[in-house]
Amino acid sequence: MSHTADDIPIPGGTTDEEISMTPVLYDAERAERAVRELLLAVGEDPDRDGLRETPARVARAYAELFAGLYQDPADVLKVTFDIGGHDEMILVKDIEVYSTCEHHLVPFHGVAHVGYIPGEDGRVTGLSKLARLVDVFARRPQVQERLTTQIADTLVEVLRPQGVIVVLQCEHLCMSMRGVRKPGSNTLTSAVRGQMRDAATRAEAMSLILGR
Ligand SMILES: Nc1nc2c(ncn2[C@@H]2O[C@H](COP(=O)(O)OP(=O)(O)OP(=O)(O)O)[C@@H](O)[C@H]2O)c(=O)[nH]1
Ligand SMILES: [Zn+2]
Repeated sequence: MSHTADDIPIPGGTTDEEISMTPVLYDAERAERAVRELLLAVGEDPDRDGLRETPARVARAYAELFAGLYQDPADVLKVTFDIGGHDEMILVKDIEVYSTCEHHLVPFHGVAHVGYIPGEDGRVTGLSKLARLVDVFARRPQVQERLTTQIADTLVEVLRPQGVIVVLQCEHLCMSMRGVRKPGSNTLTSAVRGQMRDAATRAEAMSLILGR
């Protein structure tokens, strides 16, 4: 069975606009061929019963895992509201993150905390859009540092806020299930911009983030 890019749905996408973000560059047939090759390379029989549909399944799975490559992060933040002069921190904590380590193509997962202080115009974005922004960058081959920076820099560019803080805490399966084999270790990364760099503001944000 062969799947074209057109029949691969974008997760969470239901509107015409979201569906139009179907990954035009994604070559599902090429991905299928590559997975079949990989199975042969490890000495498996890709034509045995359990594996026959696997290359097509994996090709579909990769389309989903890397859907962020075909999405414009700025689109996610297009909807803004004027909520009447709220110039204090807005923080969404514990956003679940699943991404793919670009070194080994295995998952890293954990949580993201995203906070910002609205700009002078007092406009804010929808809370869910912060989580959508995390997903756009997480659904790409990634390293955790770049994922953290990209989320922060997009917020700065699009919302023009007074400050931004992004903190990610993830376990990398490339460190757990292979290689150094240290399950349970967590990597923390942060990106802090604008007024959020101010020592007191940063301390307040970190205590909100780390306080359980
Ligand atoms: N900085 C950074 N490193 C990462 C990330 N994900 C994986 N790595 C690391 O990338 C490195 C790749 O190292 P290499 O020596 O080229 O690859 P390797 O022989 O598979 O390394 P080991 O994982 O130590 O077995 C490893 O140290 C990984 O832990 C990430 O998000 N950020
Ligand atoms: Zn890795």
